[in-house]
Amino acid sequence: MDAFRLLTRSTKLKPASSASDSRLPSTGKAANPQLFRTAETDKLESAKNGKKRKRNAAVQQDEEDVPDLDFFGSNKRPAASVTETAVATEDDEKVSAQDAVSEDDDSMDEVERRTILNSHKIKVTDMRDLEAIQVQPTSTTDSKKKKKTKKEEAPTLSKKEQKRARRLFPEPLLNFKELRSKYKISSRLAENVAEQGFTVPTEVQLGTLPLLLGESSEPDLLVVAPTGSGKTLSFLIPVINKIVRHHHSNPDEHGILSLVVAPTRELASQIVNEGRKLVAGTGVKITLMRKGMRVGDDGDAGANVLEENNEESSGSEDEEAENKPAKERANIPVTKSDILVTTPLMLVNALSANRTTTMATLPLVRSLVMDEADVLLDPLFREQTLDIWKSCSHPDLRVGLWSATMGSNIEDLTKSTIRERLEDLEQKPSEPHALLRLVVGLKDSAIPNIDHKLVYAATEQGKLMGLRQLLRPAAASASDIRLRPPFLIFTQTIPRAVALHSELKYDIPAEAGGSSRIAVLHSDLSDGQRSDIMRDFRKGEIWILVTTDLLARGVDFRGINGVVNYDIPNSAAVYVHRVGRTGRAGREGGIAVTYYTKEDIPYVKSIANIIDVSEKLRGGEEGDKSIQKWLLDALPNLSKNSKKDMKRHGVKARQAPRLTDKEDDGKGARGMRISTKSGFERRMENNKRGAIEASRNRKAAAAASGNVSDAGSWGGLDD
Ligand SMILES: Nc1ncnc2c1ncn2[C@@H]1O[C@H](COP(=O)(O)OP(=O)(O)OP(=O)(O)O)[C@@H](O)[C@H]1O
Repeated sequence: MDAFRLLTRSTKLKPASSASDSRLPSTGKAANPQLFRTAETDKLESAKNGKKRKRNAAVQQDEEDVPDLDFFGSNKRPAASVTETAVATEDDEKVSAQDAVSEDDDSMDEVERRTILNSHKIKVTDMRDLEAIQVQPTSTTDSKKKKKTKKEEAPTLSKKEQKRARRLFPEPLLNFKELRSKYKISSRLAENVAEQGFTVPTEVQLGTLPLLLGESSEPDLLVVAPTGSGKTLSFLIPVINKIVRHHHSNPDEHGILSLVVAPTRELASQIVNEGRKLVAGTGVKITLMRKGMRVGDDGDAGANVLEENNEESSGSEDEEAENKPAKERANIPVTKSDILVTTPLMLVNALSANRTTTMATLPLVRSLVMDEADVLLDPLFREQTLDIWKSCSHPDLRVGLWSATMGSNIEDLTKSTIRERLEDLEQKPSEPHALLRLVVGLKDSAIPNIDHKLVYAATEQGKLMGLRQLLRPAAASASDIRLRPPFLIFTQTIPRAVALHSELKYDIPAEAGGSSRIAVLHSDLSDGQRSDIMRDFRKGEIWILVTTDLLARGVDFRGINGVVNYDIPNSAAVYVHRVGRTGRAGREGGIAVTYYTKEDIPYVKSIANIIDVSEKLRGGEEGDKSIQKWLLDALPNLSKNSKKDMKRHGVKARQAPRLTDKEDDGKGARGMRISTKSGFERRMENNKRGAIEASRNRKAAAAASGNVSDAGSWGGLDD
């Protein structure tokens, strides 16, 4: 079934060229998941890997048997093609100095490590004070360098020298086999990773896994890496491996050993599902925190346990168990889980009996992972997140902060919290460790493998018309944007998402599935409704999902073809995350459409800048750019205060609660109403509604006074 053809209601539509089709994220043909690489490093890595990658053969195989509607099909086959810059020709290979590298030689000197890390745009920095760096070497790979830096030099170092002193070039992970052969992870865990069909590590995996699995003391880690670049796997593998080791060395100590905190229930649930695939057969249990779950002391040497109602590796979706009636859940025996995945509020409530007691501690937790750390440490969640951090009282706790965006204030907060925590600890850590920062690509930038369209729609009506053109592009020759389902549409508020959904739901032709193909998802829905919609969207039954920023972060729908910012995002960071729902794992062909109106003009520059940087990262001709210099120059800059205000509240005019036709009292927010109906049509409808209401009231009054014998037979007003 061609979803696009059905949506266009056209049989005459020219078939899209196979070239553009083959680039769609929904076709499941992931290119090499790496975003940055050069031919030179490709050769070096191939030599180090001991074999050349057979990319072309794998790509050819990928092109066969692509099902029409397999939007989110799992990517079992290893991604094997690479970006154009990476395609090394035979000639290149002949002249490469790296060919001299023996296939058996898997050690790397610093030049090789630098070459590989630089070409993948990976930058590792020691975040500690210079004195601390000089006193405590953290990595064997950098010990030579550290020895050279004398302690007494610290005060005289220039800024540049300090930067250089902090810079690290750790050994990169070249392939997933090294996880077992070099880093000695649990064999079962290695098999589980292999089963997912991943062979080429993404940049963030290439950089972080050796740091977290290596022999040097495990660092605290701050990671900024692009959306969809596989951060989940990067933090789950080390966490699971650490627990497997712990089980071996401390067979009697059970309880929550690792905490993963994520800002939304959807993301937490997804992490658990990813985790379940990795823990199968390892003896490690991973659990999603749910309302009413007990996290407390079981009287067993201070161990923390929680009510656990799922088998360690049962099913990929946990919603069923989660939605069991309370009575049934009360009968579930209390068991122990090793990894707890939670949203901040849910855990804080569990640890403090809904804020009625002081926070209980989690004394066994050795790893605290904060996914989307910048939002977890943003004022909205900060207090809860810091409370959780402080409740992890083990002296050897390690923290990992992961996101695609990270302000410098988050780095400062991390440093100060680590310092304060160390000062407060009764028992000192068993060994010193570093705080490292790893950045992939340019900090706070959007992924370079998607097309950005910034569209001026002048008014709210203009946006709606533009969106309808996307749904029925055959009707609009003017639009050069062809967005195929599945895609996400983001609005600023829940009422706007609801209103937009009701406006669009009859736009899908019945032969394409009608209104069931479009849904709205927001936090006012029940947990069960949210899970159902997520499931149906993943299965490809829902094609278009209207939502709020609830789904802006972390959520991984592999085959999403595009993202529509119906309302502009509140900040540049939100833009990066929203558009990052497409182009996952290096998939090409995703589109991000952002509409803006007259009211939005003051806020557009930061988004235009993000697009500009992303297009620069991608390379290509100046003329191909969607953001021209004149536009960047013409757009106004926003003051710091206005930025803050926008981040908190969004575009003011869109905050008005009355946005649907039904609720509209005719005052205010007119320009922001989501509707294609004219004022006259709306007045007529209101009059009609009023007449029906009045007639009903008359009828009810008459029935009450016994004057109407056939109250049920009246047919209402004629149309
Ligand atoms: N090495 C790999 N090769 C191919 N695909 C991979 C690889 N690692 C992870 N993936 C896939 O990439 C997708 C994105 O991964 P993930 O959700 O972890 O991204 P992320 O970096 O956390 O993104 P976000 O910042 O949006 O949260 C997932 O579907 C995952 O299965």
